[in-house]
Amino acid sequence: MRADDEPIPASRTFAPKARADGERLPVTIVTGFLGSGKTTLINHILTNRQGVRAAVLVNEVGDIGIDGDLIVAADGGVVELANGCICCSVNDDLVDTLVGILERADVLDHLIIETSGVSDPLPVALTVLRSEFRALLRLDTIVALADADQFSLARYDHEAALNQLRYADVVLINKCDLASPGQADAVADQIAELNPEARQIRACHGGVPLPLILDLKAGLRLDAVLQGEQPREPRDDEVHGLDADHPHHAHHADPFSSVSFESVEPLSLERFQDFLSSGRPPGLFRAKGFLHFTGTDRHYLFHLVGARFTLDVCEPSGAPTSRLVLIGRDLDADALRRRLGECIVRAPPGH
Ligand SMILES: Nc1nc2c(ncn2[C@@H]2O[C@H](COP(=O)(O)OP(=O)(O)OP(=O)(O)O)[C@@H](O)[C@H]2O)c(=O)[nH]1
Repeated sequence: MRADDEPIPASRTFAPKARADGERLPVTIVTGFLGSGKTTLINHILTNRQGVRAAVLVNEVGDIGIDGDLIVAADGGVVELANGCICCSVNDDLVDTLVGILERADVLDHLIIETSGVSDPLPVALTVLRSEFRALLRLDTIVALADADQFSLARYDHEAALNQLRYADVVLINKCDLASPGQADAVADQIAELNPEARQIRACHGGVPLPLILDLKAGLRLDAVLQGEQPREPRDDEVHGLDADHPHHAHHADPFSSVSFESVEPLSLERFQDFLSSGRPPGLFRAKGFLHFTGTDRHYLFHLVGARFTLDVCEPSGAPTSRLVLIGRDLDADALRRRLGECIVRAPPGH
């Protein structure tokens, strides 16, 4: 870990560009549990931003980037931070990425950071507040999403997931189209207990008026958390991560892991449906990716969140292949890959 007062290494020449208005670049952290609608909200922001040039930094679980292909064009570009857990890479990858973004801060109006669904936003916020960035970045707001349909404190029995709600300035209770008003009220009450100061907004598909989430100059919760401390390096107990395959994460004893699956050969839609109805391990909570089936040139975008899934035709991004990231508790990676491998329709030898 790099200590907070340790300067950016000399090997990395740091030449931030001043912004025309002389103001610091505002940063919005978008956090929330797996599948709660973070990417959907960011697409809503980018589509409705009215001339605001935003850069988006996305951190994802797993070693295949999917979100980069799901985020609509951002003027300021989309930067993906590979593999899972900003909190572990916070000291190097995130700092380096922020340095790169600041080098083009003169053409940016806003920076949006999407944490992964199991990352703690606190180490990310502390990194934005580091002394080297203090004159350049302004932590504006931490927005957390909660899925009104799937929210469950039992599922959130995960320190990082709880911290997403605890440190939020604004909580978006999303997917209200899938939940009854009573269900949404119950979610709202539980969140109010965790974080009585956060403003709550109910939404469908992240569709909120942007002035309610951008440029609030909030950062309120974090001030309370820091209680006057200087921004500092995150402690080990604030670091929670993901991905059993990832060596950083062994010490976190995190029950979540991710499994990636890729195939250039097409899948059988029927076998994939069988997998969904009877072959899916109980701990699997989230899956997303692109799928290609036999007998069609179409590409499909697949999302699974809890018990719900969607399979929609989408614009092809490159050659038709299947790539999927699956995330859950106590997943048996080999068994899951084998099960998905059985969905592949292999070309006969010689073809
Ligand atoms: N019905 C409904 N679906 C939604 C809503 N918001 C998002 N979704 C769907 O929920 C799924 C997950 O949404 P994402 O925006 O990818 O969620 P995310 O939080 O970025 O997911 P991860 O980054 O994987 O944790 C997608 O299929 C979305 O289309 C909503 O308000 N209503």
